[in-house]
Amino acid sequence: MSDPVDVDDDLAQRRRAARELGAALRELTDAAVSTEVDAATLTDLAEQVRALVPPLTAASRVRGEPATVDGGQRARRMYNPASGPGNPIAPPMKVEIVDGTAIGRCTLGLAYEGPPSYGHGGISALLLDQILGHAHSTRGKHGMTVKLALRYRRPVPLQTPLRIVGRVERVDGRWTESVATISTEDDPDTVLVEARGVFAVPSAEQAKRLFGELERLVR
Ligand SMILES: CCCCCCCCCCCC(=O)SCCNC(=O)CCNC(=O)[C@H](O)C(C)(C)COP(=O)(O)OP(=O)(O)OC[C@H]1O[C@@H](n2cnc3c(N)ncnc32)[C@H](O)[C@@H]1OP(=O)(O)O
Repeated sequence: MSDPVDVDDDLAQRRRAARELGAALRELTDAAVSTEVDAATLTDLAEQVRALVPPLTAASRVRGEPATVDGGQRARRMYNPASGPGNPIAPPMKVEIVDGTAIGRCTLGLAYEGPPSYGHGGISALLLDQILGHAHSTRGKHGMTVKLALRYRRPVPLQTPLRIVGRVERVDGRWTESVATISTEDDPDTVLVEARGVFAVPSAEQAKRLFGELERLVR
């Protein structure tokens, strides 16, 4: 049996590698949506990229199986689509909790474009949902979004450092109601998008029904 220190080292190494692959794929995605090279080059590259799939799927998981990088003493969500460093579709938003307020930071590249040169509204919703989730979690247990209302006040500029802030306004048993905003780092007082969300911690019975064995990851 391995020594726990070795297990931790293996996990840390695996997380570093997953983070590196996520970053490399993010660079590739950014290049793929910004490129203006000719069609023959695109076709050739598509073939090269497809050749990368088999080595990855040589060992893979399916729905209902936890990612090994998420295990260990301190559970992580390395592949979360908003904040997971290992997930190339995540910007990724870096989140910290300061005095009970969740603060996220990220910069959106051209892959997230909606109106020309601005972020897609669905991506703003993703970031706000995630930050509201972190705000909810400051009260103890993780929750699920039950209601999410958005007001898009101004477009969100791409390639510009963003600040996403969420805090709980009201707690009622396993429910919380929270507010969140997106602004630019340079002008934090000008709200671009604001959100109000209701989150609920599933009851023990609901959690068992929805997540089965994975329930421990959402507790
Ligand atoms: C460090 C890592 C961090 C990690 C942080 C992780 C962050 C993750 C952030 C992403 C979060 C997600 O995307 S979660 C994924 C998206 N969400 C979901 O899939 C959730 C789907 N919904 C559900 O499965 C269910 O609603 C449950 C299990 C959550 C709750 O079910 P329930 O207990 O039966 O409640 P339900 O019938 O749905 O709702 C009853 C009604 O009463 C309202 N309601 C009842 N009590 C209250 C109350 N005290 N305050 C407000 N509202 C209330 C409800 O809004 C709703 O309104 P009304 O219906 O009468 O109007």
